[in-house]
Amino acid sequence: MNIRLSEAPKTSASSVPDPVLFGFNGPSGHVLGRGAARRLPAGNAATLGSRVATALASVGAEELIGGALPFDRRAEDCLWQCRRAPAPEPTGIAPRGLPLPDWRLRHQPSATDYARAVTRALAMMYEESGRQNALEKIVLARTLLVESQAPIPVEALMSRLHADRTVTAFRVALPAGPAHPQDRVLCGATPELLVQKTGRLVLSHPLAGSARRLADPVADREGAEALAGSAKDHREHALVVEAILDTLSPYCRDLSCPEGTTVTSTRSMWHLGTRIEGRLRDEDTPSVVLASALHPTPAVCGVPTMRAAKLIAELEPVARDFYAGAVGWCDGKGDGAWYVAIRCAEISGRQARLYAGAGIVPGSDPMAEAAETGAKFGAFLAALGLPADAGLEGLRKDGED
Ligand SMILES: C=C(O[C@@H]1C=C(C(=O)O)C=C[C@H]1O)C(=O)O
Repeated sequence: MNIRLSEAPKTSASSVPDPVLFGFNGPSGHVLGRGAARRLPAGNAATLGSRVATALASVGAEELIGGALPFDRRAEDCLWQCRRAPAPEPTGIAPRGLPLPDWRLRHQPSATDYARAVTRALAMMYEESGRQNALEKIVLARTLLVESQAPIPVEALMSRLHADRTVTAFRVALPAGPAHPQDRVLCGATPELLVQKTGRLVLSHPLAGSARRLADPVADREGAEALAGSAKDHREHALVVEAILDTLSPYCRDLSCPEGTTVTSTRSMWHLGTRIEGRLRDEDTPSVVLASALHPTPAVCGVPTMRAAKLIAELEPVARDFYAGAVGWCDGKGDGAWYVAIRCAEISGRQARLYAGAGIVPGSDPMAEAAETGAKFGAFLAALGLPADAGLEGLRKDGED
């Protein structure tokens, strides 16, 4: 079946299911957008508020708006208005197509070139230190291109990504366009909640500061303890929390971090995280508008934001596209959840481009940051049925498994 998403999908024949426009499956439940789809007029962050307001006026009780905001605020987003479908009943039959039968991997850039870019960013930070508008943090990413002989089965991938119940498995259909001749799916398992709005309540749970989980329980626990005590990681994290508090405070009548900063985990990574809770002044502010106001946080971009974004475009050889943007959904009242689009890949036919980034602050070690990005590929690689440590090529220390 080859449905071109660039056109609004027609009402399908009874035996052919409507294509999924977006899906989210994680700790806060299962949300599926499928059927009777219209794409919101494409535009960038500057026009998002007015496009969403127009669309929300026509969103019915059984409908949602959902999709993806790109990393670059000047680039076009991809938002769908469509039916909210019930979560499919488990069939007991495992979706097929994984592990991938034949595959090869290409690092773009290589870990060594990535580490060189980190070194350049660090040199800039040290040189500018103390000056106005000095670069304090930058998040640099690299990619891993997986090419298979067979099409990558998104349904099966989603169920394998959802095996880790700490993360939100997500998929968003991206239509073909001039730069992308084929339809694509952005698919991943994010641990990071950008913003959730329910009535007047807002919640954000930024993560920054990471360590790879290890098979040996003692070493694993030591890794978490080292992260909890790492001044560099706490500095890196605090910049994100400050930015989120600054952005949300004008929208909120109260805002706090009741639990402070704690160590959280997925199956493959430890992170520093801070739960931020608040109450909105105006409960009609749609969650997608809050997500757009927050994006990009220093968890994926840097401080100062504009400088970091410009430098990312110069130092990263592959465009981020929707990686490190935001993915999510909202209902007719604007309630919904938006996540940071990380631990993900853009999938097109037989190819998946995985992305992973790491926050760089003074004190960062370039090869350690390359290894951190390698570890962050792990969950997605494992879901594809590939070796989870394939992203660590050339980076393992002697004695590590
Ligand atoms: C940028 C990514 O992750 C972000 C960066 C982190 C870090 O630098 O420690 C941690 C969590 C995420 O906010 C990614 O996974 O690609």
